[in-house]
Amino acid sequence: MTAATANGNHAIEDPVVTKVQDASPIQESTLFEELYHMQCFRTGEFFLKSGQMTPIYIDLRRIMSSPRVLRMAAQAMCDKILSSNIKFDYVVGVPYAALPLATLVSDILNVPMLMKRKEAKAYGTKQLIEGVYQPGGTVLLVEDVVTSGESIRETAEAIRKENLKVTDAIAVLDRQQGAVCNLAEDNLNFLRYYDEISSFLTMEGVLDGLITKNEMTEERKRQIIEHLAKPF
Ligand SMILES: O=P(O)(O)OC[C@H]1O[C@H](OP(=O)(O)OP(=O)(O)O)[C@H](O)[C@@H]1O
Repeated sequence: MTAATANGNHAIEDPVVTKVQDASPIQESTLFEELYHMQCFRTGEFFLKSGQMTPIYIDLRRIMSSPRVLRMAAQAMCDKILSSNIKFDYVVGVPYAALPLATLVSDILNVPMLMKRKEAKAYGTKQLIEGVYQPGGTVLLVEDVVTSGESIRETAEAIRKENLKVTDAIAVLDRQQGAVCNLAEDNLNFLRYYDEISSFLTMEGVLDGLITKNEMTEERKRQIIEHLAKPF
């Protein structure tokens, strides 16, 4: 049950269920259910950073309003990071939406966090990268939703200018619109939470999940996939 709030959104009941970090690895279906409950999947007409119209918008910014779901998503990323055996000295969230996730990943893994600003300030230290770091260190980039991978690339570029290395990036959800190839061109290894193409945490998986909720038809899914395959 939901209640209307002043900004037109709905307050979401958020029952405390389990402590996630003590549990076995988080299942993609569990995370899908939580994101669905948080109303992260919106159908309609929305525009992406690239300017492309999308008939489905995935808004993971909403999960910061539930510490439990935010932690679950961060823990899912940490499961993937640990199983991938990648090495890094710092965690950086791609601004802004991924900053809460990156903060929790840093906390769970006990790895220092840095912050990349979208724009340098005109006062204070005027730094684009905030935090304490040693040149030569390696950064893991944390993203919420990846579309083209451009935001990850921009963040990696700014970090590399500070003589830090960036070889890996991870996202909760891949919209499957070319990021894997685009990032490989920039020597970035892109990890999704799950690699299987049928995973819930890909665009195709989300659409399949919405079909099981009777909020999508197979025909509409086909149309959306076709639309999203068009060049930006
Ligand atoms: O892979 P891309 O094509 O770059 O698209 C993905 C990016 O778009 C969204 O951020 P947005 O630009 O909306 O900014 P925000 O995080 O500040 O909300 C999202 O949080 C990613 O960072």
